[in-house]
Amino acid sequence: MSTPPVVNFITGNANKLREVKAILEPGITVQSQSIDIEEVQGTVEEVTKAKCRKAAETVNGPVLVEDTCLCFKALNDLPGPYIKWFMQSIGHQGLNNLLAAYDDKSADAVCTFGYSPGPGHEPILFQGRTRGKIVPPRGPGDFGWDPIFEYEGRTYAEMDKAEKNNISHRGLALKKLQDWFAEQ
Ligand SMILES: O=c1nc[nH]c2c1ncn2[C@H]1C[C@H](O)[C@@H](COP(=O)(O)OP(=O)(O)OP(=O)(O)O)O1
Ligand SMILES: [Mg+2]
Repeated sequence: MSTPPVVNFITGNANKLREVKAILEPGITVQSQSIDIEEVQGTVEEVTKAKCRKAAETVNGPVLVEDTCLCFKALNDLPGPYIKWFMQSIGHQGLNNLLAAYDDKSADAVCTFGYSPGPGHEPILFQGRTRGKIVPPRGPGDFGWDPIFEYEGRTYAEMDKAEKNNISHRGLALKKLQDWFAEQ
């Protein structure tokens, strides 16, 4: 590889940006623009590809975007890509209540990055998935649904940042992205 890679991560979420920087730097330099990209409905792949195409057109250059889903197994993978709106409207307690009627509390956290070299290019996807379960909130509440997602006995919120990044949906997706960049 001739020059060290730089990505322009388009996100409105400061917590995502912090994790992406912690995982990728210094090997890959992370620049960022906070632009609110319209999100379509559909599968996570469709949502991420549309977001990526739109971001590449908006900045007229290479971009990295990411979409995060929380998929409740008892609910046939809902809320999925709509987790942001569910979090905002019903919160941790409401998300727990959704599963009250079911024994199965398991959920997949799914992170899908889309990279585009620029407008007109088909986005390349990198996905990571972590299986956990939905529990009443434990730990600091500074990032989304971290306090209600339990992995091997602890919630994401109860882990330190490096530990979370090592096993998280986001960390696993970024390992694939790092491998891909290393081959370019
Ligand atoms: O590791 C995580 N731990 C806890 N919560 C998380 C995590 N990752 C995303 N989240 C939340 C943020 C948002 O409520 C929803 C995903 O929605 P999503 O559209 O992907 O994120 P967003 O709109 O905040 O940022 P962006 O500008 O990159 O689309 O789940
Ligand atoms: Mg979003």
